[in-house]
Amino acid sequence: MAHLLYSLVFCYLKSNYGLALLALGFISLACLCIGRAGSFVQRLPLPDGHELIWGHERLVFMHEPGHAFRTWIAKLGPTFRIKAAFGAPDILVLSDPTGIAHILQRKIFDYLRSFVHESHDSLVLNDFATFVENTGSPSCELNILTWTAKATLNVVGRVAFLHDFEGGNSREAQDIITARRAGITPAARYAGFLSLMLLRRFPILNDLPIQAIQAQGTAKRTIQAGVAKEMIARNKSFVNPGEKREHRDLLSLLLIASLEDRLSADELSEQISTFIMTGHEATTMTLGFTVWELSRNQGIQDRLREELSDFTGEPTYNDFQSRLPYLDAVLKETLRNFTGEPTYNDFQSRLPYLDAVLKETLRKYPGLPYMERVATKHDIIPLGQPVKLSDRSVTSQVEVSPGQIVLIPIIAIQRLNSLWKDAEKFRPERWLEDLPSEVKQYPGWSNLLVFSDGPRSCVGSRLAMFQYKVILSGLVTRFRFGAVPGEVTLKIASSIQPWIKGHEARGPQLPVSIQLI
Ligand code: HEM
Repeated sequence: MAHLLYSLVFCYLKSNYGLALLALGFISLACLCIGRAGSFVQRLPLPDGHELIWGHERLVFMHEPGHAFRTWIAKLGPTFRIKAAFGAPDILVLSDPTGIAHILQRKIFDYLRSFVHESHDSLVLNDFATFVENTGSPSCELNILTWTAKATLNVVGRVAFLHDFEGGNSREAQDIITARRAGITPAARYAGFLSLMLLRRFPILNDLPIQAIQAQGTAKRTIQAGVAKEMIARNKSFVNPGEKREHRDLLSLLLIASLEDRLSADELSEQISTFIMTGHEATTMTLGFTVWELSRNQGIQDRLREELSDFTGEPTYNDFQSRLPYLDAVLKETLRNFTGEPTYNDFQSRLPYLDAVLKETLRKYPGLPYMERVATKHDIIPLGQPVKLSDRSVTSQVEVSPGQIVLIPIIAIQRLNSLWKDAEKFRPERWLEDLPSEVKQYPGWSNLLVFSDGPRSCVGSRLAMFQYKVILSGLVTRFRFGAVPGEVTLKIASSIQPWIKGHEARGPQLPVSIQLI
């Protein structure tokens, strides 16, 4: 029966999106009536203000990322439920550190880890300097994201795939960046939200030719049809499964896995596009947000520049490595045994303020603002802070059934005033002080959830932090950044994206003024 209904909806979708929506709304209403009464999660506190079709999800979408969750956490505590769109079962929202640690650290690790390889980005820095010089004026304005995208793509190409994206200027690099930008704008619009809600409720819609849905995959398809094919063809003959130890880059490891039939051709292509996309997207945004914050906080920018100039003078990537022997040793240790646990706190001992700027950016602008997990079996999630149920009893655990969606509102947790005191302020100094004890209860690298935690945490976090530090050091010692008028609003299009109010059509923007030092 449900199948028949979906087929009908498909016909509508092909011809009329509005009618199809109505039909899906109808099905959802039917689902709403059937509901999931009686589950434990239904006894958790529920914020006011949900709508019949949208539940609370439209409210979440309409405000700045994290805003709705922060309001609800302040009112109901860290554990509650919200109504999902289209009559899907209620979503468990979990900001409780004990519960989060339970969820993120239970799964068995089964992801192929990558090796980091040598990288050079002086090419990109020089390219940037030439760009600024060529403007012919002492200072110019630029959307810094256009440049950080090129820089990070260049690093990921060289580090993971032995591929030269020519400082992000090659045709294929430009194709990837353009495709990604083309995918972001529709995803952040209302139609994008609508598509996401429909997809979550009716995953079968994934293959339909709806622009806001398909736009998400444009960059992936661009990579798979272009550079991924090229990389595979060019490198396949160089790898030899018998000499695994000689091959330390990710591409060779993937190719060996494919030659040994541990990875299908499709999986190989998926892995390459996933690593290229995830490997440059979040770091692009993190670096962009840092530069933007520095442009508005000259004191912080000066302090950082001072720390770096005491240390490096005029650094290139290679200088950076040779002048930081300990940092270099940590990197080499990482190369030698990637599955070991090189401590990134080691970075702190040498450049503590740079480290603090990185952490403060990741706290305020987590690339992935919300993280979702779906329970695959019945489970009991322990809580640090008890929650009051609808029958007024108090509990320190939440029972979940298979299929239950659990949402961890990372950006809300990392911007909660009750945790951080002055959460909206960009203040790297907080990382040089003792963190509040409530913050220390959270799992994750430096008590942040920005890279997730546990076995499925970000496999690229070490590379991300290393390339961030290298690139930012180069930028801050060679350029001065200044503020440009314009109000930035944040939206979510799979990752967190900045828009300038009134200039949304230009896509994600973080404009700053730049001066050569
Ligand atoms: C600042 C930069 C970065 C941030 C904030 C970030 C954040 C994250 C987060 C939160 C996850 C977990 C997602 C989830 O479970 O739903 C993740 C997973 C992942 N990240 Fe990153 N990431 C960054 C950079 C990178 C880089 C540079 C690479 C690769 C070169 C990378 C590759 C991956 C991969 C492959 C996964 C999936 C891991 C798995 O499912 O086991 N990331 N990242």
